[in-house]
Amino acid sequence: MDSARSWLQKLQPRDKARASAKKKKEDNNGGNQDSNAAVDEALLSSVTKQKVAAAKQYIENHYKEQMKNLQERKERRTILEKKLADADVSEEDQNNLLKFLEKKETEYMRLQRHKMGVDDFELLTMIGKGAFGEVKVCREKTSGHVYAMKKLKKSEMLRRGQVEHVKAERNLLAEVDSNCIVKLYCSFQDDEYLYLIMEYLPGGDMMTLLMRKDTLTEDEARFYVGETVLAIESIHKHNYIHRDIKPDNLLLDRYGHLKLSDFGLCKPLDCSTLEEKDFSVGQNVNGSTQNEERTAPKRSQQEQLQHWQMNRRTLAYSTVGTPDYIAPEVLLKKGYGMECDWWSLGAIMYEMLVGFPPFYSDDPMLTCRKIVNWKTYLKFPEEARLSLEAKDLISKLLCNVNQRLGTKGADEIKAHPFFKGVEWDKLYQMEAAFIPEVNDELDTQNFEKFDESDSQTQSSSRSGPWRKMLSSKDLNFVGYTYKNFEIVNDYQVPGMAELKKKPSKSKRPSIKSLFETPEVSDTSANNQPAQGSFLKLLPPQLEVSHSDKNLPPRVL
Ligand SMILES: Nc1ncnc2c1ncn2[C@@H]1O[C@H](COP(=O)(O)OP(=O)(O)OP(=O)(O)O)[C@@H](O)[C@H]1O
Repeated sequence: MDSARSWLQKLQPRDKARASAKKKKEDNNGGNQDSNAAVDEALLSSVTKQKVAAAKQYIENHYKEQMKNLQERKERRTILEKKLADADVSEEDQNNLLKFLEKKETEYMRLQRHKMGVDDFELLTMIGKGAFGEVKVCREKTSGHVYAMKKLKKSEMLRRGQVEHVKAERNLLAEVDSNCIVKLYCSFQDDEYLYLIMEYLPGGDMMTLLMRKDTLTEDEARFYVGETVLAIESIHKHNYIHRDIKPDNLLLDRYGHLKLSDFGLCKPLDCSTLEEKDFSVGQNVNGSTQNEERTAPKRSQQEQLQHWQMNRRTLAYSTVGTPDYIAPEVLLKKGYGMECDWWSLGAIMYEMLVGFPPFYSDDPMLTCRKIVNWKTYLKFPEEARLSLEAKDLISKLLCNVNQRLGTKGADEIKAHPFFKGVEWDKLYQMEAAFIPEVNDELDTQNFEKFDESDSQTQSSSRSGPWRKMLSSKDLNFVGYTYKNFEIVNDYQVPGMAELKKKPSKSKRPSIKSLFETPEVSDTSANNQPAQGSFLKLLPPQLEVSHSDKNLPPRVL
């Protein structure tokens, strides 16, 4: 059953190595030690073990973070000292500036300790709904910045055994810094929910785009499939497998460029009864698929497309989800690797050019059957006039793992004739195939309208055995909380890169010019330098909001 879920798996080579070392040690010891270990083992209840593991993780994270902060703080001071040396500043002013930096450092540390919570945000329009939660546009109250907030029910995570996967999602988003992946600003939790605060991508998702356009031209598809290749490549480089890449998870930014999202959650689909041999090529099919094949009227491409579109959203928001893009080896629990994401790419490309996914059926279980028996069911409708290159690429993605393009890396796919002429390193700088209409930062016109009264009710998570296991200090979710200071600052202080450049000797700024900025009030009455272009000397993390000089740096 697990294998049919849209889980993201982090490969853990180090853990594997540790496990095998442990096993070796155990093998060598034997005898008494074994029985002692067994007694020890029995004495430690699983709850205790869980607590120990959680505490260990907490302490490790804490000290790692402390060391990193200390190092960064030192670096900031060195940078400022260098800048001051270049800026022709008197010794007294230098001392004042350094004192000011220390004060900002203290504020920064206080802010790092600040626990983010849902109350820090004003919740606005709902833009997405999934099996485990919902996504809303929100505004951070202190800074006014707009983000997307994904809210996931802890009880649901526990009930469906998704704790590890939701952590994997958090880890991936925090770890992979790529313009093909949706950016995570912070994550936090309360008694009932986990929250991810992400960049808001106002261009909508690929599912909505495909529903609006029916099909794409090959040029349009080339652009989106190309960007998806880069996105998949970037997660694979970090040893992550997505397993559930589908149009709903391909989001479009303001300029129409694509970013991958939704790592780690899955919708359970019981495929334990699936067997490849049921429907092998040339044999008569049995069971319900045979019935479907016999009874279902043969649909034209247009009819199939209408049918698909009618069911699409219902499937997306259902607790079962759509299995249309999941690779056969994942469904069959055969063990799988990164290639499964390239299969999903093939299914998405097929849908872009044909209008519906290759193994579509009204019943998700039948779709699974068709997927595992893809040799029988993969067909291109005659009406869909695909180029030979497009058909060839799709066929080389929707095939056995051994033959699948991408098995030896993304370069195999990039080199396929369908992508002839694509300048891969310029793709994200090109004009997108469609530029979404976005009128302001809160515009949600590219998303489906949701009935806000559908918003998550709290009843189910408040009752039942899972409820007892929940608290904001829940061991299951230790380590979930996260703040991405660097991203936040990049986002909030556009142009910092230029400001960080060392001024040339001939154009040394005077101390006066460092403090000049009309919109900021002079605080020199408090014996502190006025906040003006002086702030440009401060490292970005310590930038202060211009709107309120008493505010600590604007971070999430
Ligand atoms: N950062 C974002 N910016 C804009 N829209 C988003 C963002 N994240 C999610 N969405 C919207 O919300 C929808 C659901 O998001 P997502 O797939 O992450 O939720 P989920 O609960 O994990 O869903 P699933 O049931 O597919 O696992 C997306 O298809 C997209 O339309």
